[in-house]
Amino acid sequence: MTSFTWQRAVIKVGSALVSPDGKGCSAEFLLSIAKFITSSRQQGKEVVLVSSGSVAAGRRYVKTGMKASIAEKQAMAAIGQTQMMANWARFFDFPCAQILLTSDDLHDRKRYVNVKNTLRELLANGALPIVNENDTVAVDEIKVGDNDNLGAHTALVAQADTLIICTDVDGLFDADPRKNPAAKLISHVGEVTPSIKALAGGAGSAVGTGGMVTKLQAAEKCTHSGIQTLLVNGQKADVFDALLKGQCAGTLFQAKQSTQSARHHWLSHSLQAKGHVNIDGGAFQALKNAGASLLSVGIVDVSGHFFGGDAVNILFEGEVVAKGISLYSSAELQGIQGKNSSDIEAILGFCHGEAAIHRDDLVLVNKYRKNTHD
Ligand SMILES: Nc1ncnc2c1ncn2[C@@H]1O[C@H](COP(=O)(O)OP(=O)(O)O)[C@@H](O)[C@H]1O
Ligand SMILES: N[C@@H](CCC(=O)OP(=O)(O)O)C(=O)O
Repeated sequence: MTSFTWQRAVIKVGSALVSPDGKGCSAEFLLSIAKFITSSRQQGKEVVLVSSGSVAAGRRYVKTGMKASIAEKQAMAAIGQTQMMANWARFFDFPCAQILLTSDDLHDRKRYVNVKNTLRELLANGALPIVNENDTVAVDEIKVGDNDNLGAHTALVAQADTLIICTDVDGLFDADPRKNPAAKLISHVGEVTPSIKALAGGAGSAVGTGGMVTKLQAAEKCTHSGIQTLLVNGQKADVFDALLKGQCAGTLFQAKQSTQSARHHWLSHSLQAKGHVNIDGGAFQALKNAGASLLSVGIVDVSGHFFGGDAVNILFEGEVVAKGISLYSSAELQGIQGKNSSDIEAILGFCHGEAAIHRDDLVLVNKYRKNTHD
């Protein structure tokens, strides 16, 4: 087992634990998780829960054909969400607080900061925040899509030091253990590399979403931001006895040291790019070596339809090298690409600023970031 220490954790609990038969809520596996949460809080630690299971918990109350429609699933989620919350609440003598999010809440800086402040307030007041995707209103365009990634976003916004993903297998194996009984558990992952990602298969049960693929995405997001990630079997009570003693019986994904500011975390991980800006070699060097702002003169091509204030990916020779918030819309950037900043006013009739993307609103991808180990 691998040792670890923590102070503030996000615990993500999958549908297979909340509703193992996919027909309603069950307490079978939640009792040990709830005990772990209560004991950890008694040790002075802070916990935010991300719980799946609303669709599975509401399934039996909604009549469907062979395959449920989106509206039927949303109805299941609406019914199941209250059942899932009640299922948790009965284990605790402190208040449970429901937080339902869509990706819009994470992409919009104001809403993101609101979520952050609310979480802080809830923790300060001794409540247990229980987060889920707002499945009842979320359509594909505004969905995070799975609760492993939602868990990672929650860990980032809650400024947690640890994400604990509780699932129905012992951790990450070198192959899907349901398909390959000889698969071996990997107890420690130093970095989520492409060869680690290649081990991931899909969901293991009818109620799960994303399988190991989304768990590794979550681990990658978190570890790059300095948040260690644990993947454990939530069906086994002794796993939680070990966790209380600081021992991980599953897989521990080691955190990288991160020097990113909270704003840069948000820019890198939560904000969705609405377009692409291709830059030339000179601009790339200036961004990479001098941490400079992106000037219009270095832009060679603009694609996508975006407004000023939207995030865009910045590409050099076809590779995404950075992400930033554009001061200008796609149409405006097309007008000023390759031109000097001093010409902006004459071309557009106004000038929002000399830079197309200011250095404060720009973050290089990990590979090019200086003074970080990530
Ligand atoms: N390399 C792997 N190691 C472990 N489990 C894997 C692997 N590849 C795929 N899986 C599957 O991932 C499943 C867990 O994901 P999922 O079904 O989405 O659960 P949850 O509801 O907890 O999110 C496991 O039951 C397992 O079958
Ligand atoms: N938001 C959905 C769960 C989505 C999800 O990712 O499920 P899971 O793979 O079981 O964690 C629900 O509450 O039913």
